[in-house]
Amino acid sequence: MAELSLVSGSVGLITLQSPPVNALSAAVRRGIVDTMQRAVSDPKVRSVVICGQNGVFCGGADIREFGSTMTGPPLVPMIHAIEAADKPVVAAIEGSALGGGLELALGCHYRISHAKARLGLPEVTLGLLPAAGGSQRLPRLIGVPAALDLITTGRHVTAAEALKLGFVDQVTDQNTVEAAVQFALSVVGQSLESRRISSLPCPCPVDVDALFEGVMQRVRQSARGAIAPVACVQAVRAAATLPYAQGMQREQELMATLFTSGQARALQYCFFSQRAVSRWSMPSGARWDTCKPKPVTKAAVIGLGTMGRGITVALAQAGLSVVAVETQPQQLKAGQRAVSDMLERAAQRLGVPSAVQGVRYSQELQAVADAHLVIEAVFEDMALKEQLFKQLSSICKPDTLLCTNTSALDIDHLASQTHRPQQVVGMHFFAPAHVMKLLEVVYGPRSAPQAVATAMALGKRMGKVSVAVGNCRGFVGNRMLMPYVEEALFLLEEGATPETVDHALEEFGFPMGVFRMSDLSGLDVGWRVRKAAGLVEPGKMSRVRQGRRYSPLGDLLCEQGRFGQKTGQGWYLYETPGSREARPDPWLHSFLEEYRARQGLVSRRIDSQEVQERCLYALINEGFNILQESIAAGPEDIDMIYVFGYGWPRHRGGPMFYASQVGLPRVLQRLEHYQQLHPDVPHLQPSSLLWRLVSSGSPPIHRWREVIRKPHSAL
Ligand SMILES: CCCCCCCCCCCCCC(=O)CC(=O)SCCNC(=O)CCNC(=O)[C@H](O)C(C)(C)COP(=O)(O)OP(=O)(O)OC[C@H]1O[C@@H](n2cnc3c(N)ncnc32)[C@H](O)[C@@H]1OP(=O)(O)O
Ligand SMILES: NC(=O)C1=CN([C@@H]2O[C@H](COP(=O)(O)OP(=O)(O)OC[C@H]3O[C@@H](n4cnc5c(N)ncnc54)[C@H](O)[C@@H]3O)[C@@H](O)[C@H]2O)C=CC1
Repeated sequence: MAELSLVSGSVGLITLQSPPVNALSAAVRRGIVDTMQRAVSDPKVRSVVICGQNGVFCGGADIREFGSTMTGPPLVPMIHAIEAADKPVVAAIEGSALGGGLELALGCHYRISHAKARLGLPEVTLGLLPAAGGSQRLPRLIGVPAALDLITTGRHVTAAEALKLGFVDQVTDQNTVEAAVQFALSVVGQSLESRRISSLPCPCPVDVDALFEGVMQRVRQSARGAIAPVACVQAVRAAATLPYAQGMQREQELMATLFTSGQARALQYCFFSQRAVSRWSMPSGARWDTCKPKPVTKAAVIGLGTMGRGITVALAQAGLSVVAVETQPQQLKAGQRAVSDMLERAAQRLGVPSAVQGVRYSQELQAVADAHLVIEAVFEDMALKEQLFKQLSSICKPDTLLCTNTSALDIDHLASQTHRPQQVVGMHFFAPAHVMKLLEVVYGPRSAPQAVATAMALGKRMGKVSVAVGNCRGFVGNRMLMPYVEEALFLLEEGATPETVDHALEEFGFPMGVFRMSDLSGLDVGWRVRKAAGLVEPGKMSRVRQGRRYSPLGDLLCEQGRFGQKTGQGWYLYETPGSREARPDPWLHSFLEEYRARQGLVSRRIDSQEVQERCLYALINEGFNILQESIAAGPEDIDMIYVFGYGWPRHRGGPMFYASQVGLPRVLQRLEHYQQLHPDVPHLQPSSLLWRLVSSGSPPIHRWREVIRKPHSAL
């Protein structure tokens, strides 16, 4: 909806009204068309201001409408009519002007912005391009290089940057609508010719072909298979090389391809899922809207290693006062230096005061006594953590929340070491903890809903995408990773190389294949976990352990001291320990050949399809088991964990969304196929939930929960 009122005697004020972000729904577009027509034809109105209610100009097209047949007036002619008006039209931008919202503002003759507003064309992040003239108007206004940057990245800019780039005319820290009304009064009668952006020539660099070739190469490289950034470059190229009307036609053609693509659907699913996971629920029925988090201002971190340092930085940057406890004096010193450096650098980058003063350091556990919340990040060793939780239980105040950053250990067992099992939850961060957006909040059977609410709220304060999950070995993310990694090892046994496996996974869109990733994290990490699980038999080559197929390849590498990047050798070779460029290692290839010969394994050619199907479908299958067991409340939770924590390509929506796009019958059929070939691999046995979904007619992903909840006997 949009409302027209007359202010200051002669200004027609059009207010967009569609909470929460005044998205351009069919009703809003109808309202704009109607109010503009009235304003233009009303002789009392001499100029027009467009603003949004509740301090938000406009969050763009209504993304929810993209899934159904679009009705109502289309955006492009609506914006053209505004631009063509013979009375000055001023956009009063508060809060956000994003996507179609900014395109609407670009159709106005002037733009006045509040200093705190954010502006941008984020369509690319939704698998689209600015197809309401944005890709044609912005380059005409601010030049090709700046427009390419904004349109291909989708980044939001501040009003100050928008002013500098030239797409707002004035920035105010006062009442924006009043400033815009005054401005509108002042420009009555002035010529509007030069204010109609579509009529301006596009300022073009001399060697336009070279510019676009360079940009296209860079964009293709960083897009990891996403098609929208490429289409965005093509659309801006049209602005630079074609007359406006032809450029608009090209914009529409490109948009038509993107609009119906699976990638756009995946990215829009991610947009809503990212928001949906904050509305958590537990199998007990406890929910986000019935539990109030406890206030937390003082936090403690125990262990200043890789994870403890990042967690300390994230907490301090969120404004908490933090005490960091580390028993090893050397580690304490190194940790303190690393934390201070990270905080100083971030403060410089963001132009804000440093949070260094907010952190205290100690070697004594007693220092955590007055914290509201403690996060333990010591070695992954159950005996050590048990001991620590016993101590914390007696040192901390009774209502202090005790959290662990364990990657896979039993939260409930740790809780049982304390006098307050209801106050124990997992807060599983991802390395580097101050950078990675994901936080798994793990509740055990005795965790209080309020403890979960508090950890989720703290995650939000730290800027994380927090997902609440149940307690099991590896929780959601690491549990699903196990079959993925195991399949990759089996593929090596059968004839693949780390290079062929990684290539197939990188082709799928992961930033790094599984072997490059393992080299980066350190092969010793998984080795320690397998030792603790009683799976490692030093020097032995047996390929069946604990009653199922096992590959000792990773253990054999570790026995040789090959721990990955840190030792300069792992699945790949590195120039020096610590260097990052992975090179194929002839030693490893001979080692694999020798291994296969000793095991009597016949090497065969393995193609990308098999790599992708076996690694990814095994991982997805575990996801179905997780849903079946209610460890994750819904497929969106799993998908956001994989997108934000494990580099799953966002334009593929996450593993469960990907399965829905491939088609559940197809995933089931391929798992059955591989299971027949490898009957000793339990993780290839299709999950009973996958069976149930397929026999329920493979409903769309937003209806899976209905099948999950249905008792088996009802099918
Ligand atoms: C055969 C085919 C022919 C094809 C031809 C195709 C023709 C189609 C023509 C269409 C041309 C359209 C071109 C165009 O205009 C494209 C766009 O505009 S796409 C949208 C671009 N906008 C964005 O990406 C902005 C998205 N929103 C945000 O970034 C944030 O929400 C915002 C910064 C605005 C506010 O942040 P915050 O205060 O933190 O609130 P939330 O993010 O939590 O949001 C609150 C609530 O609002 C929902 N929401 C936000 N934006 C939108 C939106 N644009 N549409 C719908 N809903 C939106 C959000 O989901 C939250 O609700 P939940 O219920 O929690 O999910
Ligand atoms: N490294 C990673 O990528 C991730 C690790 N994790 C988990 O985080 C935890 C920590 O892992 P990292 O930081 O990698 O280990 P790390 O080895 O880098 O650091 C552990 C630190 O804890 C200190 N420490 C040990 N006992 C202590 C005690 N009683 N009191 C205080 N400090 C003590 C050690 O001196 C060391 O500095 C583990 O549970 C791990 O599984 C979770 C997510 C990712």
